[in-house]
Amino acid sequence: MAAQKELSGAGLRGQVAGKTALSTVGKSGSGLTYRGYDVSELADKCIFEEVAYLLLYGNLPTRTELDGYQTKLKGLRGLPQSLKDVLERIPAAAHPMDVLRTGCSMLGNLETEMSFDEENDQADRMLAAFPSIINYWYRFSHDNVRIETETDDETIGGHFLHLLKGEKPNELHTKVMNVSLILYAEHEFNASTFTARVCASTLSDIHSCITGAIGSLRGPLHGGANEAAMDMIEGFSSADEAEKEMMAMLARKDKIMGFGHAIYSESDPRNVVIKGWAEKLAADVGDEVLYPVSVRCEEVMWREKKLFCNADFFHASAYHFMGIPTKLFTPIFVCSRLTGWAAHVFEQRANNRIIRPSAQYTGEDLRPVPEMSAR
Ligand SMILES: CC(=O)SCCNC(=O)CCNC(=O)[C@H](O)C(C)(C)COP(=O)(O)OP(=O)(O)OC[C@H]1O[C@@H](n2cnc3c(N)ncnc32)[C@H](O)[C@@H]1OP(=O)(O)O
Ligand SMILES: O=C([O-])CC(=O)C(=O)O
Repeated sequence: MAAQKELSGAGLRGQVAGKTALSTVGKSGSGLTYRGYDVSELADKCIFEEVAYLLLYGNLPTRTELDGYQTKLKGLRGLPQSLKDVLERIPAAAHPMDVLRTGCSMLGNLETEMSFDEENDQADRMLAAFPSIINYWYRFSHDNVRIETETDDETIGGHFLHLLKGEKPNELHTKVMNVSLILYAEHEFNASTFTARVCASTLSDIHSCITGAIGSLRGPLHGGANEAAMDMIEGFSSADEAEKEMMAMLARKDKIMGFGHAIYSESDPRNVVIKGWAEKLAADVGDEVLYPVSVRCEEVMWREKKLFCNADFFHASAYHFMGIPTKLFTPIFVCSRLTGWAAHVFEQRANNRIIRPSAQYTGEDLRPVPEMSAR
C-alpha cells in the first residue's frame, strides 16, 4: 500500500475545508473512489452516463433508469440560436476553454436557474449541451460549417467525436472516450471543484459556479496539463531524444506537465488505466514514436525525481491517436468534470455555510494617510 503523502504548508494543503460523500482521493496513499466504487472498476464496466447518474443522482442507474437518462440527455443536445450567434462571433484563435466559459455563461443568460429545485435539470442540460457548444464553435471557426448538434449517438463520448469529425466513431474510440470521461469525472476538493463550491456557498446560480470552475480548470497546473504535455511530447522525435531533453529540463528545474500530484504520493490510479488504452490506440494507428516517447518520459521522471504520471499525461497521446486536436483536450475534461462540479454544488447547497477563510496579514502596520504633497 502506498504511503500517505505528507500534506501541509501553502495552498491549503492538508486542511479539511468541508465534507463530501462523493469521492475519496488517495485515502490510503493511492486509490480513487466515486461514492464508494473504485474508479478502475467503473471505467472497466460502465459507460460515462452511468457514472454521471451515480454522481448527480446518488446511485448507479438500473437499466430502465439508464435508458431514461440517455434518452433525456439525447433530447438536450440542441443549442438556442442566440447561443450559436455568440459562438459564431468568437474568433478561431480563441482558446476553446474560453469558448466553453463563454458558452456556459451565455447558456446561463438564456436558461437561467430560477430555483435550486432545477439543479438536476440544469446540470443535465449542460452535460448534453457542452459537447455541442465546443464543437459547434470549433467546426464553424475552423471548417466554416454550421453543424447539426443533435445526433442520435448513445453516449456523450460518441456524440463528441461525431460532432468533431462529422462521422460516427468506431467502437474503440467510443470506448476510450467513455473511459476517459469516467476517469476525469470527479476528484474531491481539487482547485476547480473548490472554485465551484466557493461560488455555490454564496447561494449563486449553477451557471456561475460552473463558469468559474472552467476558468480554474484551464490553467496548466490543473486540467490544462494534458495540452501542455502534448506540446512537450510531440516535440520529441524518439525516446532517446525525449530522455536527453527531459534531463536538460530537470537540470533547469523546469516544471514538467503531466507529472506529480497534490495528493497522491507515488501514483495516480487513473494513469494505469488511460496508459493501457493509449497503448492500444498506438497499436491501432501504427504509432512507433509518441507512445514510446511517453513511456520514456515516465521512466525518466520516476528514475530521476520519483515523480509519476498524473491523469493528464497519457491522456495526451490517447486523445492524439483518436485525431482530437490538442486544444480540445481540456474542454473534454470539462465535459466530464462538469458532473463532479455539479454534484459538489448540490452537496454544498444542501448543507451550506458561506466559505470565507481568513488570511495571515503580512502588510504594513497601521499608519496615517500622508498629504498628497508629502507622498
Ligand atoms: C488533473 C490534474 O489536475 S492533475 C495535475 C496536473 N498538473 C500538472 O501536471 C502540472 C505539473 N505538476 C505540478 O505542477 C505539481 O505536481 C502539482 C501542481 C500537480 C502539485 O503541486 P504540489 O502539491 O505543490 O507538488 P509537491 O508538493 O508534490 O511538489 C514537491 C516538489 O516536486 C516538484 N515538482 C512537483 N511536480 C513537478 C513537476 N511536474 N515537474 C517538476 N517538478 C515537480 C515541486 O516543484 C516541488 O519542489 P520544491 O519543493 O523544490 O518546490
Ligand atoms: O485533485 C487535484 O488536485 C487535481 C486532479 O487530479 C483532478 O482534479 O483530477
